[in-house]
Amino acid sequence: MMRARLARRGAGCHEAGRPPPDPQRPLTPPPGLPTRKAARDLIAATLDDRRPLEEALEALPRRLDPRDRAAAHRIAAMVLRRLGSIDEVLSPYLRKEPPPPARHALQIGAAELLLLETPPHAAVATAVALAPRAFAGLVNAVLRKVATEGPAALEGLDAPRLDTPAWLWTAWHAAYGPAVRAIAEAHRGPAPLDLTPAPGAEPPAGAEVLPTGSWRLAAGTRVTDLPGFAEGRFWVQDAAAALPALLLKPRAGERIADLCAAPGGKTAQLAAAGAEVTAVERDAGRVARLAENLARLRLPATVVQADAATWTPPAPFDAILLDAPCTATGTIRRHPDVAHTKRARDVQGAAEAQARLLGAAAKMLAPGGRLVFATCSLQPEEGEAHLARAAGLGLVHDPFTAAELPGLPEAITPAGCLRTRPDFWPERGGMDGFFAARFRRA
Ligand SMILES: C[S@@+](CC[C@H](N)C(=O)[O-])C[C@H]1O[C@@H](n2cnc3c(N)ncnc32)[C@H](O)[C@@H]1O
Repeated sequence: MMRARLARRGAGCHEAGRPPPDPQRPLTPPPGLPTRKAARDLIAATLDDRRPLEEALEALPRRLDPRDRAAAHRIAAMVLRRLGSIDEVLSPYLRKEPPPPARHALQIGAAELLLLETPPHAAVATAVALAPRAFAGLVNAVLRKVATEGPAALEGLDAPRLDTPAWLWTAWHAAYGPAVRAIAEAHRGPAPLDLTPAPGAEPPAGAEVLPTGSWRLAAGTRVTDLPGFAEGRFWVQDAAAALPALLLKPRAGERIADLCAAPGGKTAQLAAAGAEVTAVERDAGRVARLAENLARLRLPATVVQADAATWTPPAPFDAILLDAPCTATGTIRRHPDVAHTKRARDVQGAAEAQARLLGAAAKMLAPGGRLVFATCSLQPEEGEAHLARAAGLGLVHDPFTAAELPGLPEAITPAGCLRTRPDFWPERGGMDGFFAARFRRA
């Protein structure tokens, strides 16, 4: 949020709420306005309504040109990624907090001027046209100032700190010490496209084959354009997200449950290893997506729509993968909205739901069976804290060793858990933050 304060350099700015004498709005809308309107809707959904960006993208009008949709997504993602810095640059020019529609027009304009290399006249004209009429003059005056003074102001900021919500910075500092800064740095750019290959598939041209077996392509690569997509030769999954299924060590013919399964990245890994997989997912829409993905990949699995916390399987499983729902704070580089839609109080609620699911999973396991519990959160309450709880459920911790994870020894903690962070593999483009631990049923 921008802080309301007296303008230090606010010459020429009108007070918010008072109609400006000359709104400077062109009679015909400037080109590119539909893109900015869509970007504003995405930002408003995320910041004002706390809705996930992906959900907001799906809610954009169907008639919107795909190029406008993609450009709106790019603008909104940049605003969300760099929100603290953008608000800090804007704040000296604002005597008081403008209402959300004007604030979002300013944020979009500033992001375009400072971070997206939009020509200044286009950035200012579209932001002015986007703003409510009463704020057009303010937006015009502020963005003209930002165009000239903003680059130097941006340069002097502590961007990693400003662009990380305070509660996350504090929690990550407590958990990871000075590495909090590297984690925040890793969130500043878009993430590469990571793929998990089907057995025997050949990587597409330009892909880097990572030591853990995933393929990595440049950020912005469209997966549907890659040869082999329609034939199901690979699926999209962050390199870190591919590790829990790898560490479960699925074997052909084993009965394995994938609890909380959609969209199915890990179900596919288990099925590709030849296991007899039962994929349990609660959400009907996500069950459909899971089924679609398995159909494209031509991989078999029994899909069950159920609440995994209460579902009773027909027989115990040899192994279980529980990729539990979480605050997803490990995925901020791919989903910058998470930094703004989640709150500190969400962590405890998520940890409690995970504990219920872990208790249910323990009961579904055959004696001696294996269980990998995973979350894509950087919060220890949703990771390491579950170790003590598992002991009370008849689960014996089975530590991972560095030898199980080629090229990534830094991801194995002294206690033998998996803990990946966005700042790992910095020269390769990082990875999502994940936690995983393996257990055996006593
Ligand atoms: C982190 S995502 C799983 C990602 C998935 N394992 C993959 O690799 O593609 C969590 C999923 O759990 C589902 N979910 C949440 N609570 C659940 C529950 N109690 N029972 C079953 N599924 C649940 C959500 O709908 C969501 O699809």
